[in-house]
Amino acid sequence: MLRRFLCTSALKTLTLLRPKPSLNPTSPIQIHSKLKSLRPFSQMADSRRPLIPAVDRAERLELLRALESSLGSVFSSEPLLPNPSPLIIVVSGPSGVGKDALIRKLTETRPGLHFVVTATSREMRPGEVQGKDYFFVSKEEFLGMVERDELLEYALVYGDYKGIPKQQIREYMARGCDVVLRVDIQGAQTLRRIFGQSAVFVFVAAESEVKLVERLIGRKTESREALLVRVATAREEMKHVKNFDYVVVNAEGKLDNAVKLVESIIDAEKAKVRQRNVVV
Ligand SMILES: Nc1ncnc2c1ncn2[C@@H]1O[C@H](COP(=O)(O)OP(=O)(O)OP(=O)(O)O)[C@@H](O)[C@H]1O
Repeated sequence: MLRRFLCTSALKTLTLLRPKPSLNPTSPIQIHSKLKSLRPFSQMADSRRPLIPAVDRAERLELLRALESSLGSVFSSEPLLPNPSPLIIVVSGPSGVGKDALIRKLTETRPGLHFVVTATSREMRPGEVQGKDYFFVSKEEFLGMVERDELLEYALVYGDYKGIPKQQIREYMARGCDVVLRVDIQGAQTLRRIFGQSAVFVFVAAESEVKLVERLIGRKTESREALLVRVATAREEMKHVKNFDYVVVNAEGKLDNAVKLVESIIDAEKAKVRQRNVVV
C-alpha cells in the first residue's frame, strides 16, 4: 500500500514536472524512462516493477466521491487537530551562562516567539537597548509596579530588582505566540510555584565551572567582588537543575547548538498529545 502511494506520488511529481507538451504523460514507456532517470542508483533495480498508471484528477475526484458515498459522509477539510497551545518557556541558569545571548539568537531564528522583556532597576550595560533587553526603571518606578500588582514575579538579584510584567505575557499569548521568560534561579522557583507543570522550564548550564567563570570575566561587567558573589552563587544554583524539565549546555563557541536544542524542545512540546495549558 505504502509502495503504491510512493509510486503514485512519484508519478504525480512527474506529471507536474512534465517537460514537453508533446509528450504523452500516460505513455507507460515514457513514464518508465523518466522515472528511471529520477531514481537514485540504489533503486535502479526496482525499475522492473510494474507501474501503476497515473490516476488523473477527474478519476481521483470520482474515487473520492465514491468513498464518501460508501462511508455516508463527506470528507472534511478542517484540521484534524487543534493548533498547539501557546507555550511559556522559562529560561534560567547561573549568571554569565549565556541566557541573554541564547534568547537573543532564539528569537531571531524563531519569529513566532516573543521574549518577555523584564523590568529591572539595574544600570544599563553597554550595548543594551531600553525596551529590548530590559525595561530599565528606577527603584521607585519598580516598586510602583509591584504595588499596582503589574508583575508576575519579582526579586532582588545582586542588589537590583527584576520582575516580569504580566500584561506583556497576556497580550502575546492571546495572539497565539509562545513566550520566553528569562529569570534567575530564585525567579524560576517562584514561577514553578505559580505555573506548576503548565510552563516549560529550561536550565542553561556551562560545560564546566572554569568556562563559566571565564565567560563572566570576559563580559567585563562585574567588579572582582561582584564576580566572587556570582561564581559562589553559581555553585549553589547548579543544585537546582533537578527542578527543571530540560537542561541545555551552552558550551564555549557552541551557542548555535544550544539554540537548536531549545528549538527542538519547543518543537517536541508542541507535538505533545497532552499539551500544557497555562493561564496568566
Ligand atoms: N556559547 C558561548 N560561547 C562563548 N561565549 C558565550 C557563549 N554564550 C554566551 N557567551 C558570552 O558570555 C557572556 C555572558 O553571557 P550572557 O550575558 O548572555 O549571560 P547571562 O546568563 O544572561 O548573564 P546574567 O544572568 O548575568 O545576565 C557574554 O559576553 C556572552 O556574549
